[in-house]
This record gives sequence, C-alpha cells and structure tokens, in this order.
Amino acid sequence: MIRLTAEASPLTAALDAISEPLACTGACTPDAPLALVLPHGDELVVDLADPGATVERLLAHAEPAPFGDHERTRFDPAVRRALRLRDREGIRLRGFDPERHGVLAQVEAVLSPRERLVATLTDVQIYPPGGHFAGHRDTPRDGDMLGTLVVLLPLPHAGGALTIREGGMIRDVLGDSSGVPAGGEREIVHVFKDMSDATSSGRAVGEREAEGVPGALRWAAFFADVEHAIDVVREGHRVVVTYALSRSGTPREPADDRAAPFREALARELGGRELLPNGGVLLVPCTRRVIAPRGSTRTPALRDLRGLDRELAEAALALGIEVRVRHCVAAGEANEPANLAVVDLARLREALAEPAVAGLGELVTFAEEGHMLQYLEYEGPVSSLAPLLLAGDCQEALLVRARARATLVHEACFSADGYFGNEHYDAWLHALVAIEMVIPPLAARGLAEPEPVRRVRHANFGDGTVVSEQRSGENLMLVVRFDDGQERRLLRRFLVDL
Ligand SMILES: O=C(O)CCC(=O)C(=O)O
Ligand SMILES: [Fe+2]
Repeated sequence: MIRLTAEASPLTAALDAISEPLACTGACTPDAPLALVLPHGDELVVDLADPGATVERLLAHAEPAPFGDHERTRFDPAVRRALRLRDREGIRLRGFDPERHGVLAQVEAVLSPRERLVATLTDVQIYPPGGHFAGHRDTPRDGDMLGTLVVLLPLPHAGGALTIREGGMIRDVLGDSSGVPAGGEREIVHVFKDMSDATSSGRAVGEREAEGVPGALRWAAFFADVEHAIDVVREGHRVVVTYALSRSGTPREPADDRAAPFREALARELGGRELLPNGGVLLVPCTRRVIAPRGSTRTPALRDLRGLDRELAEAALALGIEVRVRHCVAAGEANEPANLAVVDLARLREALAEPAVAGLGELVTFAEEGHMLQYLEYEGPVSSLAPLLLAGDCQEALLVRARARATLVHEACFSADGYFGNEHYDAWLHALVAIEMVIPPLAARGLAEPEPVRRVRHANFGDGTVVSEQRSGENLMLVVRFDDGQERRLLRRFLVDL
C-alpha cells in the first residue's frame, strides 16, 4: 500500500519548511537617459517629462501582439490586448542592462542559485488603456529557458498589475506606476481554496521600494512555468521590456545551502528503520516543470530540474543515493470528496507532453484511511505517478511537498481563462516531473534486519511477546510482555512457543 507521507513525515516537514520563491522583484535607477535603440540605429527616446510623445514614438513602431494557443499564433483581445515593437531582434535598452545593474545576480540568487543565467531581450510591449494579458505560462523557446525578466518603464499608468498564480493564489508582483505595494495576495475563487496554505512559502522577495525615486525601473523575474497575468490597464500606457532568462552552463556558488534541512532529515531517516525497510523508491513530485522536447520519450536529466527541485535531487545524491527523474501526471489530494479538484481531462491532455497523452486513462478516486487521493490511470511510454499508486504491494513512498501538491492540483484544474503561451509552441513543452530517490533496503544501509517477533503462551498469564532472553545460572529466563500489558520474567520451561 502506498504510504502517503504528506502530513506526518519528518521529510515532508523538512521540505515544507524550505522557502521556495517563485519570483523576485526589485528596482534600480537607469545609468543613462533611457532609450530603445533599434537594430538599424534609430533611437526611441523614453522622455519622462513627456510621456505622451514617448508613447506616440513607440506606437509608431508597434504592431498587435499575439499569444500562443498551443501550436497556433492567435490574436484575441479577450486573451491578450497589447502591442509590441516590430523590430524586436537586436533591440537594446540604453540606460539599463540586467548584468551591469546587478539585477541578474539578484535573480540568480533566488531562481537559480547554482547556475549563472543569461538574459536576452525578447520583447518591448505596450499595454494601452484596456490592455491586458490573461493567465498564461511563457512558452519554452529552448531547453535552457528558466524564466522571464520584466522591466517596467517609468511611464505613468494605472492598473496593469503583473500577478503570478500558483495553487490557487494570486500574488501581485508589479503593481501600477502609482506604487501599489508588491507582495499583496488575494485568493481566486475558481481553484482550490484549501490549497492556500500550500503557497504561503512562495513569497516574492527582494523588493527594494522604488517609490520616491522618479524614473526608477521596477523589475520582476519569475519562473517561466509559473502562471501569470497582466490585469487591465485603466489609464495611461504600460510599457515593459521583457528578457528571456536562460541557463548558461556556468556554475555559481550559492550563498546558502537551502536543501540542507532536507539532506539532514533524509540522512536521519536512512539511519532509522522507518523509511522503506525493504528498499524502494521515494518519489518526490517537483514543484517546477521541466522543459521537454516535444514528442520525445527521453527521461529528463537531473540538470533539467529547476529551482529547489534540483537542489533536493543533489542533496540525495550527496548521501550516495541513486537519483532519477521521471515524468508524472497530475494528482490531487483532499480529506473529503467535495474538496477534490474537478479535473478537466481534455485540458490536462493538452498540457502534458505528447508521449504521455497516449497513456492517459480514466480519472480514479482512491481512498485510504479517510484520505482521498485522486489520480489518473496511466499506461504509457514514460512512467508516472499512477502505476505507482496502483501497485498495491509496492515498497514505494510518495513524498508530497505542499508546494508540489499545489502545482499538481493546479495543473489539473485550469482556470476558465485557459492555458496559453506567450507564443505558440513548437519543439518544446513544459512537463510535470518527479524525482525518484532509490532507497536501499535496511541491510544495505548497514542496519540489520529487525528481530522476528516471538510469541509465547503461559498457562496462567496467557499470550505474550518475548522482549529479551536472560541466562540465570543453569536457567534460561525470558522477559515477556503479556497481552494484558504486564511484563514478567519467567523460566523458559513454563512457556510454550506459538
Ligand atoms: O507585461 C508583463 O509584465 C509580462 C508580459 C508577459 O507575460 C509576456 O510577454 O509573456
Ligand atoms: Fe508571460
């Protein structure tokens, strides 16, 4: 029977205590008059004294911005109403550079502590009054994409907050230019209410308040697979410069060892008898999706893991444990059926990597000790959560982190405004994965097998369990805990084996 260690386990407790931010924000001051330098040399000056003329200049070079609806590029103002500069390739923002201003280092510290990032300017977007962008994830451009950096130009506008959502919470990360405080959160109603706790550790961090600094640039960076949206702009024009953040392959020295509490808890568990005594797989669903090549059955590599997921895998490796990464499908958990997410199978199929879709079966609800577990039957070329849940006598354990649970459940209950990309997808997809930690049996961990339980019977005291044996001269004495709760020391010959 699967062991659900979601609540009680010291391992889940250690995991859930680790903070795992989805985003970070900050502000900085330009070091030259701001201008967008187009590839052929034209400059679109950002004149803070004359925002109207600035916007006119930008609009003269703009075209409607589309969005990605799976493989299609679409225009629909109900989903996205925005413009973008036509000459996006090779454009530069004079007065600001993510590396030079130290923004990249701040972003790395939060989103990629162990690998340097590269920022590539991808878009300049103009949200006019009424402009907005519905909830979406940023379409992977390649396997190295990690996140998105958004830099808000200091032009006056109201509304247009950038919000990120995961597990049913919306978090404001970039308010409007009047300085709506960042970090506010409100609940959205159409997804799991009871998942709200699961997101509490996902604070946007690092906000250095830009208020009072005229012309300051506010920025936000987030993992590309985090669902985010731009609220309706009520007044003025909201102009942002966006950068793709990609892994560079250059290692980085992390300031702190975030995974240490997990590594220490796992080391303790490995030294005890509770964790998978016969050996087995400890399955840890990931919080972040990985980017998988479309149509490929390739097993994701450790390096494909993002954020804390990778650090957890490395923590297990450091203890000499074999670690693998596998695809998985959505699973949900609740204490009563009414709280289970309504899984929209059609939408879920669309969100999964293609090889996984063929194997999707029926939605199954599973109850164990008053706990409901919902999952999808799955038979496919890549392994998933479902066969694990179906295997009655398996020695595997599922370690559901609060944050990963929110991710998995959220994946299964998309909002009414859909699941879009910021461009159509082509070769790459976001895919849900889990880390498999292969736990050796007790003997291989240097822990002897537990003593077999020995039961005995006494004519007067009834049945009991042998606690220890003692020699007393010629006599063998047994200490027996009888079923009445009493422990008695008796001569061996007055006891019969059961
Ligand atoms: O405008 C923003 O703040 C972000 C834009 C965005 O989400 C995108 O281009 O994908
Ligand atoms: Fe986006």
